[in-house]
Amino acid sequence: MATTHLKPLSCSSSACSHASVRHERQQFTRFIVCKPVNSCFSMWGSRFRSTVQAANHFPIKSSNGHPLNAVSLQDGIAERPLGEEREGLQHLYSTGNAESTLIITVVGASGDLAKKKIFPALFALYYEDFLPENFTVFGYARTKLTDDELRNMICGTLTCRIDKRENCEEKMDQFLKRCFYHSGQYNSEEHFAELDEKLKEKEGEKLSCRLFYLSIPPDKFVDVVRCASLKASSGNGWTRVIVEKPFGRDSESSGELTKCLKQYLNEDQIFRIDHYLGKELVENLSVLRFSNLVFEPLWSSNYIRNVQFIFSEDFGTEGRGGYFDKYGIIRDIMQNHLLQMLALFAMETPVSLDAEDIRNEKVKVLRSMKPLQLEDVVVGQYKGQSTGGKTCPGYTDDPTIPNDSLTPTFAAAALFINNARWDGVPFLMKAGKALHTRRAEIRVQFRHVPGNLYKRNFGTDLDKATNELVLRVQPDEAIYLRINNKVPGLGMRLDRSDLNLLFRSRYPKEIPDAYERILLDAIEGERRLFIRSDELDAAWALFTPVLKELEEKRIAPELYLYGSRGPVGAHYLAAKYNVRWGDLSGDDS
Ligand SMILES: NC(=O)C1=CN([C@@H]2O[C@H](COP(=O)(O)OP(=O)(O)OC[C@H]3O[C@@H](n4cnc5c(N)ncnc54)[C@H](OP(=O)(O)O)[C@@H]3O)[C@@H](O)[C@H]2O)C=CC1
Ligand SMILES: O=C1O[C@H](COP(=O)(O)O)[C@@H](O)[C@H](O)[C@H]1O
Repeated sequence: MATTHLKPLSCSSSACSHASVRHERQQFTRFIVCKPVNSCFSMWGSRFRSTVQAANHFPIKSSNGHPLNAVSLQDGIAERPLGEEREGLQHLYSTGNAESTLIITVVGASGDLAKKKIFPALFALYYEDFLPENFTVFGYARTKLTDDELRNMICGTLTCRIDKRENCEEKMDQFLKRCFYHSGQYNSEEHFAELDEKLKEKEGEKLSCRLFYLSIPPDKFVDVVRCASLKASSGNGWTRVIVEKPFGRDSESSGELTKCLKQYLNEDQIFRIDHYLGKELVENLSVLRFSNLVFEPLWSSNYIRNVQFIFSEDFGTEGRGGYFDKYGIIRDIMQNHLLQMLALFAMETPVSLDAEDIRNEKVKVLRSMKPLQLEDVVVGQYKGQSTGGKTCPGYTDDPTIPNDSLTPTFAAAALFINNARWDGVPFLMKAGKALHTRRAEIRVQFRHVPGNLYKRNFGTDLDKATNELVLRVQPDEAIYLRINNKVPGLGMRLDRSDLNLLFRSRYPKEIPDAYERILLDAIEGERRLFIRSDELDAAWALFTPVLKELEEKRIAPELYLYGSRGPVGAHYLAAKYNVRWGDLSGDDS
């Protein structure tokens, strides 16, 4: 389709508000706030004002760049968990501008992700007063449902995070009243025009801000974007589209998808989601690096021996086999979630916390990497296992998966960054389904202490004396540093102990789900946690050659038992680079 079909997706007032918002954000640090603009964004005006009152506080930006949890070091607020600060400002969110509306349309509302993640996240945001006064949710899918049927369908999962909280039922009723449904085909302009009528009814004369969340199979993305853009975009506010992964299968298909989407949308309207970027510990990575003097000086090949990015799930592809078989674990987890963590871990210091500055640095580091080589990859696939009367099916036992499928459900890889900071440091990745545990973490293994005076206390195994920094993304979020320590007593015995920041003990508040943060950012137009197209190209460039080779050469995955620690090949790969997987070291497995 030609670009002439493009609707005025951002009106001038919204474009102007956008600039103003960014301006305001930058001004925050100086506690100068511009006048709120008359747009969808002005609903946040009161929150901006609150920051002025927080003079003498230095603002800590949330994922959306706002100093929500302004903290004073003078008055000791910093001693309190930051979450309390954020909560303290909640009432300011609900005083939205009555002249603007926000409608979130979940396309694919009948699906697994919508039920499991999107509606619960929206409800949590609503419960916490993060959504503006005039907001509405629409479900859109082919399945025929009434509004009430949609409400019944989602109410079962809404409670997941906050069911034990005060007023949960009452809030849920209020939330459900704002949920509506429209049934339609994904490629029907007519059906999207009908949706548009319903959206307009809700919006009345108010400024309209529309967010479409594409929670559908990827081959439907372009149809939906075409129809929504032509028939259901906002006439006077903004229109944004959240696109779920997978963004293609390789460089070529990803490039093609971006090209097609850009026929109807500007890059600024496309929010490519990687929900790992919304996870608390991943968000914390930059804080750890850039606001603690003790870490940044160590952050290079001078002190770091290797870095490991580990993802494991203790369940298989049950229920999602059809999707998974077309993609496999490298595309499902490594090329996106693990690589995103790697980029944040290894990037140079950005000029600022602005989305573009951060994404520029991420792209640079990705482009400094060498494409993954076949000899640096190990692939595996789980097979069935019966123990103690329990049977766990193998990957190919799923009727939706061909018996001779070679799709990897496990992979380990060694990647390298060819720049001055990281030259020669192996960045190891490991991702697998149906393993012995559910875990996601980053492990940083430091070099040995030169001329270690206590060397003899460790015997020949110097690896045991290696300092290791672990960022456990899930479960049980934690940051801990393995150090060598003297066991108290008259003798000189050393052991390895952890300086442990266990989030659950330090911050007894529930951690929001990644989808909440991501949705809130998309609503606020904050792009920091979304993948820019050049970033996506750089990510695919690293994996596409090896993915092609694996498929063309029909490389057979090493089989491993459901519930095991994965293929032994992963150990050989690590050993090739003098590395031991930290998660299997014995202390931690
Ligand atoms: N589920 C998860 O945990 C995750 C999912 N994702 C991604 O999110 C998106 C949605 O995932 P999920 O909810 O699991 O997907 P589903 O398979 O549940 O599909 C979502 C909806 O899309 C419609 N749909 C499904 N298959 C087809 C088809 N062949 N043709 C047309 N419409 C179809 C169905 O709605 P109807 O028939 O009513 O139109 C379905 O309810 C996908 O892109 C997925 O890759 C990403 C990360 C995790
Ligand atoms: O994107 C995906 O992520 C999930 C794992 O997400 P988590 O937040 O539960 O760790 C994974 O199960 C799925 O295969 C993949 O598509």
